Amino acid sequence: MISFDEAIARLTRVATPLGPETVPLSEASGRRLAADVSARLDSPRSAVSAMDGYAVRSADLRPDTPFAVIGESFPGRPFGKPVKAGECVRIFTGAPVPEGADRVVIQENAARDGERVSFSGSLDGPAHIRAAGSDFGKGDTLLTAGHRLNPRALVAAAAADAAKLDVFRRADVFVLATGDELKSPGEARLTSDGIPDSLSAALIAFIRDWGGVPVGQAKIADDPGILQAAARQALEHADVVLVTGGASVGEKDFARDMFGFANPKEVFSKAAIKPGKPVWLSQVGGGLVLGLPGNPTSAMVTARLFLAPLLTGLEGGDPAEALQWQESVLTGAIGRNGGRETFHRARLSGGTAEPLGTNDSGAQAVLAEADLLVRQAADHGGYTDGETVRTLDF
Ligand SMILES: Nc1nc2c(c(=O)[nH]1)N[C@H]1C(S)=C(S)[C@@H](COP(=O)(O)OP(=O)(O)OC[C@H]3O[C@@H](n4cnc5c(N)ncnc54)[C@H](O)[C@@H]3O)O[C@H]1N2
Ligand code: MOO
Repeated sequence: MISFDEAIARLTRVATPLGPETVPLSEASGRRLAADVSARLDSPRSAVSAMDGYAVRSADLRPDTPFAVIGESFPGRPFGKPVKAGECVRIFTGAPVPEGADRVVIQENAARDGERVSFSGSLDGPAHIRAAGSDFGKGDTLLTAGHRLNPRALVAAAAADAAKLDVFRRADVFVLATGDELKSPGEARLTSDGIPDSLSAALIAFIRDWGGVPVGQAKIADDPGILQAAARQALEHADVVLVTGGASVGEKDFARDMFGFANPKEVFSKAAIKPGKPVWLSQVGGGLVLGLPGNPTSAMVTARLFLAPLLTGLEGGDPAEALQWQESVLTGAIGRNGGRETFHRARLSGGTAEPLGTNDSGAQAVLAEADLLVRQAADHGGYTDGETVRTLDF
């Protein structure tokens, strides 16, 4: 069986960007740029005032000597003529500074009397002028390919005068939950042997969180014919098919076989991890199929460990970005483990990681408390209270 790190290395080799698409700025938040964004104009476009006041020639400035106010400059409506000796122009923040003027005196230091104004106070302080191109110049690269756009980056993109952005396409993901026993939540108790499908809604939420697009879901019985038809349909609609259950060695564990008709190419099958050993990944046609074990804790842990980096890579990011291990202090102890690298569920408690103390891969209720995964190497002697451990947000 391969190690977790080897499984991630193999996943990284197939998690390559899906390709670009163009979206309007209003839909670009959260997306990753597929191309650099270069400024299409200077900013500011000309020298502009940083304050409300009067644009003057510094050489003329003397306390209490009146200037003639010859016009006004507003943002988007400049005063079109030059300022000459003894003249000034009423100016507002962001407005173009008229030719000839090299300083703005703030209005708090001005005494206006009809068409004349005189200035007092400190007259040799800052010029209150932003030079043309002082923020950025036409042609400057403001954002580089791969950058994940957040609202702050959208300011830079819009200021570059871009209406649309080239971003990487997000993976379309189809969720297939396998198992005769599965019923839609709300309907299980109406049957004698059904259990709620507790994974599909959670996985769809994870897909959205990690930059995928859920395009469909189905609950399918453990019948080879039905499974194959569902597999065929999911592959037609998605870049990634996420299958839960049927990953192990039981008589009705058909999850791999259901894709057999399409000549799958195994990326990995099983990893030496606990929980989640039966996790598998295959390339099928142009798409990928990630198989998660059916045990709910195993499915959620393997989704966090494998689906997050997979979607990150397909969307043009580095899969490693989705696996940012942190150091946390442990509150409580973790015992010796066996030959599988272990990912313990823990609560975030006052900034420390408090193990939830269950090893049951089938557990569901306790997941509501699980904020973190604590990573423990295989064949490790255990951790004591207060030790520093490696954790991942979960
Ligand atoms: N003889 C062996 N048995 C098992 C092995 C093994 O190596 N040898 N591996 C165990 C491990 S580890 C795991 S994990 C599970 C994985 O099982 P499967 O992926 O085949 O999952 P199923 O058998 O389909 O289901 C397991 C369990 O999970 C419940 N389940 C499945 N899907 C859902 C869902 N969407 N919502 C809620 N619960 C779900 C299902 O009812 C079962 O109880 O295999 C071990 N066995
Ligand atoms: O990997 Mo299973 O998830 O150990 O129960």
